[in-house]
Amino acid sequence: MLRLAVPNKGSLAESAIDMLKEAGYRTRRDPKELIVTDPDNGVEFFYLRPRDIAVYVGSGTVDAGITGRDLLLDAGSGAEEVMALGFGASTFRYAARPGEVTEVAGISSRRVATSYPGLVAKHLAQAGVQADVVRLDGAVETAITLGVADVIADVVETGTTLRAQGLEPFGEPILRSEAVFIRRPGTQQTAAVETVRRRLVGVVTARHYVLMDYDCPASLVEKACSLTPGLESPTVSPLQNPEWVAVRSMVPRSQTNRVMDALYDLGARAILVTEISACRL
Ligand SMILES: Nc1ncnc2c1ncn2[C@@H]1O[C@H](COP(=O)(O)OP(=O)(O)OP(=O)(O)O)[C@@H](O)[C@H]1O
Ligand SMILES: O=P(O)(O)OC[C@H]1O[C@H](OP(=O)(O)OP(=O)(O)O)[C@H](O)[C@@H]1O
Ligand SMILES: [Mg+2]
Repeated sequence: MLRLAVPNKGSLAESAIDMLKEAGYRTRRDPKELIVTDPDNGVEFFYLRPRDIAVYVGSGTVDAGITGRDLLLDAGSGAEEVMALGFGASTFRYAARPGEVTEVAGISSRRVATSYPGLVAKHLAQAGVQADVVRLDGAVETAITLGVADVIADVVETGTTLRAQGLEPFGEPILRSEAVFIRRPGTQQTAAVETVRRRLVGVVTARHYVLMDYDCPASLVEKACSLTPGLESPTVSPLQNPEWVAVRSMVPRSQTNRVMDALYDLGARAILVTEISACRL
């Protein structure tokens, strides 16, 4: 049976569980449930902390899992990213009191507090900066107020926590992170992991695209299709009236209204948009 790790708590847990449910897997009914067996799909789910998931997948204790890209890189466990999942987006950044440190080179000989010491040490080494990395479990922003660090490196989503502590980010983000599906290279379960990946691609695609149908004068079909090129190629079907055709195509959800306006202006009519509830590409 495939062993798959799922975040049990924190920012990624709810969305990860929703995504697995949408992909047709059994999920926990109670937050206290730590192991869920799904015999129909041949998967055993282990609900673990996302930080530990990167380590467990790297060591082969579990075959694959969902965690954050930042946690994966921090663990440096040898697990590899298979695909991004489109939720849990954040940046990972340095911050300090305004004007105190304004560029990465300025961190030299200072103290940097973080819960991601592996990631920060690697970044500082690449930048050729020598600094003391102070490892903390959380509430990293307070380390400067408490006088145990001059700089912090932490997850920034809205920036509210930094602002509340009177801190400002500086330098380019160290990393843009989001939830990722990871696996151990060389796992015995390659085919089973691939099935999970395809299902997750199906969910991400169904969320990202809508299905658009419209009727259009046959003479305009080339122009219309260039507005709705779809993933491979739009389906063009004849209508009873030989001067018109029906077109069906996948359109990025974010562009739905812009594309409908452009199609209407071109002369297309009966433009219908439908949700995709599942797909396999
Ligand atoms: N606002 C956020 N705060 C923290 N982590 C976030 C946020 N948004 C996304 N993430 C991602 O969630 C992962 C961290 O999850 P984790 O469960 O370890 O910590 P957490 O969400 O801070 O929860 P807790 O503080 O309860 O431990 C990282 O990959 C991080 O990039
Ligand atoms: O940019 P923001 O939207 O403010 O989000 C980022 C903050 O949220 C997380 O902290 P969390 O609340 O998880 O506390 P922790 O530091 O104790 O983990 C993270 O460590 C940052 O502090
Ligand atoms: Mg946290």
